[in-house]
Amino acid sequence: MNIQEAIRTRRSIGKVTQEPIAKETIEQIIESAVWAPNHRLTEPWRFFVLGGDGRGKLGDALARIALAGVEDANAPEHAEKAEAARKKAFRSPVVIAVAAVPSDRHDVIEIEEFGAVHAAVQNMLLTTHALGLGAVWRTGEPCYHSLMNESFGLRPQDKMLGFIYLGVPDMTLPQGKRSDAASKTTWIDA
Ligand SMILES: Cc1cc2nc3c(=O)[nH]c(=O)nc-3n(C[C@H](O)[C@H](O)[C@H](O)COP(=O)(O)O)c2cc1C
Repeated sequence: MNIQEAIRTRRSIGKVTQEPIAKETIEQIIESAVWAPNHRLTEPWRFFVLGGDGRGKLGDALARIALAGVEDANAPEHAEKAEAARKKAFRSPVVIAVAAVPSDRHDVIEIEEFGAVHAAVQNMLLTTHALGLGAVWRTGEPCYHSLMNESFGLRPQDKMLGFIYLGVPDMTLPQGKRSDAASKTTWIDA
């Protein structure tokens, strides 16, 4: 698959089977991430590969966050809410959590650190697709919650930037939908 085809045909695949994914395949996907452009070469990406029971680490974090701020976390109705949140982490056989740990070097601009990691995620999605697998980049409010940082040993200034749920697709490829690039483009020639 050439690069143009990969870019055009990649879609978010939210439903995958529980068929295990080979370690080498996951390593190949992460290897593609670290070749993203990165100003000052700070390498601000960190990857947490969650498989099997390891997905419980994310599940527990989602459950804790679902109950954050709740008065009586042990009430039965909250137990259901927590379990529903926990189960989300098990929607694919492997989840790669991708975090940005911005450099505190004085010559580094913080937003560029997040930009580099976002670019790394796109590399991962394209590689996953080119390998014939499916993935979706999931975030939501819990992703950016301080308890998520705490669960993964991240500093307050770090950010979890997404969870890549990947596996063998268990759905037909959705139709891609985008406006014409020309409608978003201004040509300035003089
Ligand atoms: C930063 C970011 C966060 C996203 N978070 C979610 C998410 O939480 N849940 C989800 O189903 N999709 C999420 N997506 C995927 C988008 O919904 C998806 O890319 C969009 O619907 C376009 O579909 P496509 O990827 O198939 O082209 C996210 C995408 C980005 C870039």
